[in-house]
Amino acid sequence: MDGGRIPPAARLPLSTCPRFSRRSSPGSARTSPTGRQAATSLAELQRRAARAAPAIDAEELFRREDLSLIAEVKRRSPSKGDLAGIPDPAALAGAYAAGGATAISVLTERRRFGGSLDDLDTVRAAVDIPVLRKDFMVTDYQLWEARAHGADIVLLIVAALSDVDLGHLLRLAGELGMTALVEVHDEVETQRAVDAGALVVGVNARNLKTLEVFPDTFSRLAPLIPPGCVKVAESGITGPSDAAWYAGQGADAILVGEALVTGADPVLAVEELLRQQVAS
Ligand SMILES: O=C(O)c1ccccc1NCC(=O)[C@H](O)[C@H](O)COP(=O)(O)O
Repeated sequence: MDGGRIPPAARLPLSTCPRFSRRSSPGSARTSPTGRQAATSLAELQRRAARAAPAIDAEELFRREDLSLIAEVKRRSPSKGDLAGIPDPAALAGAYAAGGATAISVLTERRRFGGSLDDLDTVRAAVDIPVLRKDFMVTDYQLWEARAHGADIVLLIVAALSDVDLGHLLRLAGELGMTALVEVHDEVETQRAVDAGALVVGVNARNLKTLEVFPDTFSRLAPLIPPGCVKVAESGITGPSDAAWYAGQGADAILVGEALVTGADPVLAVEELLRQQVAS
């Protein structure tokens, strides 16, 4: 395994968007991947990963339910700005789990999303369901880091990776026992995900360049995803009727952030998202 390899810089279209320029911000050096790599060697991460509890098989859980919910811990977003303070991510994750969420997504990117690896640690310790490290994952180091911090699922954004790097990171995620949520936005990316062997494909309705949400993206791309793959609908899901609509379009899971963190009662909100699709 080529543990220290660092693929070329991300090809994410976001890097061309002014909101996603790669300027450093106060404090970012301390928490950037390169800053962290200087503080904690890959070898040390690998030792920590070996000591971590084995990853939970999230893919299998997604296949078990009619509709699974991945509930997100999300403080801030490039499209909406500040969403919620979330002073106690453990309590929020516990509420999601109590409501019936299948997995928790934790944004660990600090500058644009207000997240951190501390949030991942806190959530990991609070729940016994799978935890997704949601970040712009482009290096082996980040995958080892995710596993060392107890993640069961990692996000691989096709738009950010070459075919070679996508295949490589997908294999590495599997070797580490983690499920890769391979995220696509259009037909070409969907084909690339399928060709790479993705088993869990996330269709993100949010255009990465304009940040607009186009809900029909899922119905357009889902037929291109082989029946054996788990299909996840991501972004812009505002309530039970959206959940029911995506379930009807063939989604095996939905990923919801904003609607949950801005609502009054996360347990009830999760229950309602899941109850609605059972009733439909
Ligand atoms: O949320 C954003 O503004 C955003 C912008 C650019 C890239 C990614 C972005 N979000 C990450 C996500 O995929 C969402 O947090 C996730 O799908 C949940 O979306 P939502 O329910 O709309 O909060």
